[in-house]
Amino acid sequence: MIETPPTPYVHYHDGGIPGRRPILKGASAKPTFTSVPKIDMQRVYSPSLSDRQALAAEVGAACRDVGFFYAVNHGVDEDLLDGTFDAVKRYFALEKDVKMECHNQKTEKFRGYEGFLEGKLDPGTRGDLKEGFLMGEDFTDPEQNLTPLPHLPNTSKPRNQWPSHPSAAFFRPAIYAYYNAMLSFSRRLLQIFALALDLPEDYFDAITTHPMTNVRAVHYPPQTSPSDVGIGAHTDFCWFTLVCQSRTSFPALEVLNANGIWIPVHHEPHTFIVNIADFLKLVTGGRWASTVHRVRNYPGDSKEEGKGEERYSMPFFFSPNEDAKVSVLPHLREEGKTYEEFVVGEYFQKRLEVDRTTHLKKGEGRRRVY
Ligand SMILES: O=C(O)CCC(=O)C(=O)O
Ligand SMILES: [Fe+2]
Repeated sequence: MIETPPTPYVHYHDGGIPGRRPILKGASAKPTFTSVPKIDMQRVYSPSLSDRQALAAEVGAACRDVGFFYAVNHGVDEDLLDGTFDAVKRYFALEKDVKMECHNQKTEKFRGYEGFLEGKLDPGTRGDLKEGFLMGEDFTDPEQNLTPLPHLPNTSKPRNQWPSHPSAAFFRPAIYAYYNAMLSFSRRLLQIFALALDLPEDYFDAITTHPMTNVRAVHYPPQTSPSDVGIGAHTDFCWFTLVCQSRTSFPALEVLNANGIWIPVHHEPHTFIVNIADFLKLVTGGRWASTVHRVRNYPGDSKEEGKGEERYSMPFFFSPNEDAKVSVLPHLREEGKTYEEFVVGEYFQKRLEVDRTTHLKKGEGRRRVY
């Protein structure tokens, strides 16, 4: 009898829930992407609606077929991006005590500093080999120019934590310059997303007056073991994410295609990597892809040990107002089906809890915000 070899699978975790996908090769391979498309975003600023529509058609195809694309010519100042990376590198090089003053365990929304191996997206690993700093929407930080909203919980209290030590004084203004630039670009991108979904450009404006947003600055030291992971395979659970990554000579960020093959996302200077996340997949009735991705800062077997490079990245996560109610867009619904409505903030909390429970059950690792 001829024994059939076991199907090889690639494993990942989606919001703490384990998933696996067969690795398909040869005749069994499906049509899927083998690279991440590059889209010239300059038309986002064009006064001509037809230019913006043409851009939206490209963006829509990438969101459907890949869930990831490079945004080139996005208009965010390159010196600002370089300056933020410099500040992020300086921040992670600070004394441990200065970073621990803002440990994320001290806040409800896990804002602040996260230490090495404290995050654990893939329970099959010893933890994420990274340290990070998370900030986000905060109605009390004057840099955000927001007025506390009495009908929302805790908008008159700080949500962020900032280091108070003088050696870290450079960090907050640098992060805020980046945050505000990314927020402005995200609002434009959201209008392109609306066009790509055959909606009026301003369709999402009313639910994004005080959006849920985060910047996470991340430092991935070089891995010495291939079984480690910088961030375990996952999907993001906001609407969409923009990532700026520092240069490494080998691709550290990888995206999983439908055949279970990891597709590298090479460093492209000053570009953003845009990815659709779970909530936008949900709102589009699954038409857009929230694609599994991971980071492995491992130089590969071909390199001598110790030759790895430090990697830094600065994901910006975007979602609508925490009190917005959303569901599958009306024109994308199937007849006869009923659709649940979600409060954006509650959806987040639910996802957070799934993650937290999964990790705590294992008795190791901590929760993840996205
Ligand atoms: O560091 C990166 O390139 C991506 C990080 C990421 O996937 C995340 O924080 O959700
Ligand atoms: Fe991610």
